[in-house]
Amino acid sequence: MATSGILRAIRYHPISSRIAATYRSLSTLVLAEHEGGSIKASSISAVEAAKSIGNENSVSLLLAGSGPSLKEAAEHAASCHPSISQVLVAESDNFTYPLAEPWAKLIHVVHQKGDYSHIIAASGSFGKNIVPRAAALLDISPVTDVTEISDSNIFVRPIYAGNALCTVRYTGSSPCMLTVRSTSFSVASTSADSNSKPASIDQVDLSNFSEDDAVGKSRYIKLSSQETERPDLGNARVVITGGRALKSAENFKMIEKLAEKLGAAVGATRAAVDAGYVPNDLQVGQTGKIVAPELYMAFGVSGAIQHIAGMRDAKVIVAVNKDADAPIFQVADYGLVGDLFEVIPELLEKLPDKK
Ligand SMILES: Cc1cc2nc3c(=O)[nH]c(=O)nc-3n(C[C@H](O)[C@H](O)[C@H](O)COP(=O)(O)OP(=O)(O)OC[C@H]3O[C@@H](n4cnc5c(N)ncnc54)[C@H](O)[C@@H]3O)c2cc1C
Repeated sequence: MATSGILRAIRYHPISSRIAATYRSLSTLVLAEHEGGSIKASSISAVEAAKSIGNENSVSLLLAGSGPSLKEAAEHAASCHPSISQVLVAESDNFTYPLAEPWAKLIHVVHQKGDYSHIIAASGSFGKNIVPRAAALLDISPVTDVTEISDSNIFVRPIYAGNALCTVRYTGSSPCMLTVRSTSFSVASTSADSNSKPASIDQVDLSNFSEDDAVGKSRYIKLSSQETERPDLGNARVVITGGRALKSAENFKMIEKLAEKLGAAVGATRAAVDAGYVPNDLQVGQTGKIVAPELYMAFGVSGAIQHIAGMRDAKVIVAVNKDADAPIFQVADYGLVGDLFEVIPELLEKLPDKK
């Protein structure tokens, strides 16, 4: 039963006596997030996941927002992935910020018209915020954190902090709602075929959408984000992570300098975040970001199960820890038993500056 050291379990979801959903035809609505006039890479991965549901699947992308950047994002959406046949645009001040209440209602309205077999979002903070509320409105149970799609209603998802993979069959009624891990559905850079015709762009009819629908218990206050030229943690090719052993925010700057040299994103353990060395959007792990870079370098990270859950899919893992028995060495491809306060300065000295 073991697969690459990971237990694979079979479980039926949600209740085996219910009749398995049978789809007349496959049609998927992908909930897309956009920023600065572009569709986010994680949402394009959700389209890639939609593609693997079936060959005859027709894929629509739902965008919401207001202002000129929405129009730009719609144009980007129409040509960002050849599997998209239609872009649905909901333009209203109610969607200026991606709050769960108006979005959930929007999904309900759009599904009533489109009668989709599947609704998919990437498993980031956007999808995790909106999908449960939309699923409740549609009276269905979503399947979350999907890493593999075997069939239109059979999915693989990690459980026990990634220590077991569970194959679930969705037996609820339509639509089948999923959040998918974008690192498991990476899009080849050539995927947006320049010869393919752009998808049609249609406005969503919001005449049934009342002001009351937009008002919920949450209010948008502000967005706090760091201006950085470093790559996005979720999609970076190289990630340099520091743990509690860095001891202070000042010392953590060594990790940032190393990341700069390597053109890498910076990650952190929860212990480093809780100690205030870095903001929590850098946390990697079960309750942080899931990453799958080509190279993951961990400095002073013990390798707790909750941290491993967020980086175990990295192609090459390098660990530096002064404790030879640290669990991180069990998943590392290359390990160095040493003091990070000696190793990092040496690396900074010997590595060439990024061109
Ligand atoms: C529900 C739950 C969810 C969680 N989610 C997450 C999550 O998403 N992400 C996450 O990271 N954690 C998460 N945690 C916390 C997790 O259990 C660990 O506590 C955390 O990952 C430990 O962080 P750390 O490795 O930085 O610190 P420590 O466990 O304190 O390890 C520090 C390591 O640094 C080494 N070290 C010390 N000094 C040096 C030095 N000078 N040079 C080299 N090595 C040195 C030590 O040998 C040690 O191995 C979660 C915990 C719970 C209960």
